[in-house]
Amino acid sequence: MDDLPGIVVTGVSGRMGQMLAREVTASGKARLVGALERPGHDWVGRDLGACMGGAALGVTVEDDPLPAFARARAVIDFTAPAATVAFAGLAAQARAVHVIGTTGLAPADLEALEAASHHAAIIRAGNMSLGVNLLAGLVRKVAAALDADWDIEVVEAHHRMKVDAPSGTALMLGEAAAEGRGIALADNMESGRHGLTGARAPGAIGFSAIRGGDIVGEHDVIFAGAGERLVLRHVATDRAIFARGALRAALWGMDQKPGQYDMVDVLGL
Ligand SMILES: NC(=O)C1=CN([C@@H]2O[C@H](COP(=O)(O)OP(=O)(O)OC[C@H]3O[C@@H](n4cnc5c(N)ncnc54)[C@H](O)[C@@H]3O)[C@@H](O)[C@H]2O)C=CC1
Ligand SMILES: O=C(O)C1=N[C@H](C(=O)O)C[C@H](O)C1
Repeated sequence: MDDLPGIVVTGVSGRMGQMLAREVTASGKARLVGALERPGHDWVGRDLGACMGGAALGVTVEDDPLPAFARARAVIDFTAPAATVAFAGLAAQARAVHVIGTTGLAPADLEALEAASHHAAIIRAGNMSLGVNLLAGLVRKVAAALDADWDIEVVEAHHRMKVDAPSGTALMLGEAAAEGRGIALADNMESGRHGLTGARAPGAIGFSAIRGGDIVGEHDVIFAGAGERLVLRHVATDRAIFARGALRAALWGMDQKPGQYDMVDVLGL
């Protein structure tokens, strides 16, 4: 057991943090050697298993990242942009693989990740599930096969607590569509329509977001043509799919050189 590679989970009290802690602990492929929460959180200083309502795990929740990262081969991080940028610098310092699921990162955040990736492997994806990464490949192919008379719309739905929009997955799918069509997403994105918007810009890729209840994550990519419509859909019903992908990425990353990677690299798609 002691020879299994050590993994630290950040944001461990969160929806994904708890799922990840369970996935790593149950995997038989890695050991949970650290569990982090933000300073002031009431789980800090307590046993993680007890905090999650189960048996003690012998892992105390901490709020100081660097000593935890120093004991780990990989850090799995589904938190928030500011925390993720800080963790990237510290994971690089500890030469630990940094698996990033956090979405809503701004361009300046991405620059900070690029700098950190010169020292350690970073694996980042807006969605770590097998299904969504396969879907992105299909979207790229369909967009390449259809001309710009087919309007592309990405519609996503998530739980009421989600703080960013469009979702990381929606942006991934939009990027795949733009790549397939040979255009830049940044120059063709239409989102947040409201009021007297005017007609849809020709060739635009549209984004709409639904927020409500406990929806885990649903994504439709609609290709709307004259007289017909093609809809490619992914529905997540269990966050375990993201945790499974993240653990796979962490284990894969341990054999990689410093640099930036995504789930297409991990899954060999
Ligand atoms: N890439 C993927 O496959 C997926 C990505 N996500 C993304 O993961 C992120 C987290 O999602 P949820 O777990 O639903 O959110 P959540 O709000 O339930 O959990 C986030 C956790 O991070 C903690 N945190 C924030 N700052 C911290 C810091 N400085 N140090 C330690 N902990 C800190 C919070 O206290 C909280 O417990 C979001 O950006 C979400 O979009 C979620 C699911 C799948
Ligand atoms: O916040 C979530 O919950 C999710 N976030 C990711 C995203 O922004 O796409 C992945 C998944 O859809 C769940």
